[in-house]
Amino acid sequence: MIPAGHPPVARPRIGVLLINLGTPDAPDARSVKRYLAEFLSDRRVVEIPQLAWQPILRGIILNTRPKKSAHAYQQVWGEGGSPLAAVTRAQALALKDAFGDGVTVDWAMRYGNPAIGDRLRALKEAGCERILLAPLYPQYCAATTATANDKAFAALAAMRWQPALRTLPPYHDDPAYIDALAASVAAQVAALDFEPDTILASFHGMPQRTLELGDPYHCHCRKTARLLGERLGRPLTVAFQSRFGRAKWLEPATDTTLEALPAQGVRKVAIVAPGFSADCLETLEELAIRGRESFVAAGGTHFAYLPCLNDTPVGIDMLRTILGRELEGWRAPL
Ligand SMILES: C=CC1=C(C)c2cc3[nH]c(cc4nc(cc5[nH]c(cc1n2)c(C)c5CCC(=O)O)C(CCC(=O)O)=C4C)c(C)c3C=C
Ligand SMILES: [Fe+2]
Ligand SMILES: [Fe+2]
Repeated sequence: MIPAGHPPVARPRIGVLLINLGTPDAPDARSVKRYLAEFLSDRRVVEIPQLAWQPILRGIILNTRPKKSAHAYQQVWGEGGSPLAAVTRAQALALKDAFGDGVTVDWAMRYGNPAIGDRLRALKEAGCERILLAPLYPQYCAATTATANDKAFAALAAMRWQPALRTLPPYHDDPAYIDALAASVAAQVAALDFEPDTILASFHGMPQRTLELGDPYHCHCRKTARLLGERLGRPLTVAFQSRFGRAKWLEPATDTTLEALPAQGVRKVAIVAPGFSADCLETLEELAIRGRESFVAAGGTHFAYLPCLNDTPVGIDMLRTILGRELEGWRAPL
């Protein structure tokens, strides 16, 4: 007999796939070489013709950089492996609890493991008919956000029966993100045994040409820094790190800024990296280790690196709000 009123409707299972950049499987030159070969062959990342680029990549870069980068990775590698992977895994676990039944949360890396295609297929096999792709980059950049989505779309291109997809938009000016950053920075600065003369917000850099070609990344970073400064009640010093290759990158550069600050009377600095949702090589080695060394060598007296939101309660609460919003309509009663 058919019951009166609306029959119960089975809710489709929802999948959430957290995506970050990628990292080597181990901190040795061989693993780093494999990872860099995949990463630096991505046309979204290095935007020069492959015919000109591949000989430079294969002939020079992949023969010199892996050893140097492996040494850097060794300094930050932990019990859970690469910090980027360990933190992303922890974020997925925490969000699983936050979303509760009906939502499966998994994680993947754009380069290396776990691969986006593998995890998407696993979500589908687990019964997820609707999947939110969440590249965890607050500021949109084709070299990060777009290439993560491209990789997922390529995996779907090989499926006869595709799940429905949504993608997480950039959240560089989302009040939930700015509030979470401000709460984290304020608490960490209050816990320092010195009062910083400035707070330096360091974002990952990219070629200046990419900005000129219309990528919104630079504007997104500037807006995040302005809103965060307003929320903290003090303007931030902004700089861009991790320059790669000989082309002009976004300026000012974090390393030269750190070297110049003491001569300008700024001897106590706290650094935050608002563009990174997880601590990684670029924050833990480049900022917290090498940044400190160059600042102190230039005459700085006090230096603090303030960790990212990672899987802290305030960070997870922010992700639950921002990702949860994208699930609306999928999770609402039918
Ligand atoms: C070659 C050009 C690069 C562009 C453009 C770029 C953009 C970009 N990257 C991130 C976030 C991360 N990058 C990380 C590492 C890393 N990035 C580049 C190069 C470019 N990045 C290289 C060569 C490396 C590898 C490390 C090294 O050999 O120095 C990481 C950390 C990875 C880890 O394992 O911890 C992150 C995260 C953003 C947000 C971005 C946008 C402009
Ligand atoms: Fe990078
Ligand atoms: Fe770097």
